[in-house]
Amino acid sequence: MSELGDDRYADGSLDATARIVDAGADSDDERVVEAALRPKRLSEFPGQTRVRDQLGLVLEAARRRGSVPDHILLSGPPGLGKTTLALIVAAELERPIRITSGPAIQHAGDLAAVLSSLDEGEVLFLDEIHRMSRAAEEMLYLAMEDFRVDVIVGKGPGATAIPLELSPFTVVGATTRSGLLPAPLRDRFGFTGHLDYYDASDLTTILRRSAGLLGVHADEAGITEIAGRSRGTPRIANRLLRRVRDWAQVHGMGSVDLEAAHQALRLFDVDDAGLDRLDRAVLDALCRRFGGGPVGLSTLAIAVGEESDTVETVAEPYLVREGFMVRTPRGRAASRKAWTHLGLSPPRDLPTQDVLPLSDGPGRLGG
Ligand SMILES: Nc1ncnc2c1ncn2[C@@H]1O[C@H](COP(=O)(O)OP(=O)(O)OP(=O)(O)O)[C@@H](O)[C@H]1O
Repeated sequence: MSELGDDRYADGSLDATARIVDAGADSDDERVVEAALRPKRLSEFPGQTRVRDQLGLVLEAARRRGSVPDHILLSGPPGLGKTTLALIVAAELERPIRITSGPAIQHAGDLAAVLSSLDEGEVLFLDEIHRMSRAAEEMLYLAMEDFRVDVIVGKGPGATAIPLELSPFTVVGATTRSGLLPAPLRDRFGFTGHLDYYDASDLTTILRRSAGLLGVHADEAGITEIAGRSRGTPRIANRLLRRVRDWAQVHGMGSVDLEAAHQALRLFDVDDAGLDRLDRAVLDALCRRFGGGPVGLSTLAIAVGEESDTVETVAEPYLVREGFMVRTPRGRAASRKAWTHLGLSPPRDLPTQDVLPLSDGPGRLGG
């Protein structure tokens, strides 16, 4: 995640791309490698076909009109490509991008400073936009709609609002919790794209490309194994690829193959269903400590020693989607599949069919 001041310019230049890729191949720094592996253009971006096509249309139409495109909101679980798409938006528009995040904007003045320094057509990427302060959010509505902010000078009865005109710009907001965005802010986005987990075939495409960029030899069986255990998430797929590469270089023949994938994934606690330690801890607590639930989110989070937010945004969406966990009005419950996966016998009264997905996103249910 980038903080205020970490500005990058997406000029699409091939030289810049090549340099980043070289750096990534030799580096172990997660951020450097992530940057190296990001696709730079929509045409290179595998998966998320619907969002990609819709976004492509919005950008192309704006380009033909010679105008600034509508503001864009990207939502979805971590590691699915929201930041990557924001950088691609700027690259496709051939405009610079300014990167900041909700937590970095705690005062309206922080936002005013960023907005007033944007050039015409610039892309402003606001990561974790749901974590902005209320005052900054209110300033953002006005800025997005009218390209204007009111700067308040002075305090108390003598305070005056001085309107400041802004150059037209495009906000790309990213959030893992779209349900937490206030409606007036959500409504200011002309296009909203929801990113979903990737299927195995898209992940194999991503992994093949990443192996090429990292200069690692990887066979189909190795790639397929990693793809199937990556929780539908490119960030995890790329990370596992690097760990399997490590195993292959230390214990194997240097090539990412099935044996290397099996051994490395076992070492790093990734099970056959792709669940990691946190996923299994959540299911384990649900089944063993709470008899299958339902149990409130905060109680569950305490039981696994994690923040509620981490359980809700990182573990839960995938567990729900894969049918290991269900969300009920009274909290989270383990499904029959979860009991079986942990090698436990489900309680006799557990319904054979797990119904329930009651909410349309994280944050709606109590807990
Ligand atoms: N469609 C894709 N093709 C290839 N690589 C991808 C794709 N989507 C994501 N990645 C890779 O996964 C990593 C994480 O992507 P990114 O930072 O864009 O995710 P994010 O949704 O912004 O995550 P967060 O919510 O944590 O900020 C990056 O290295 C990126 O290259």
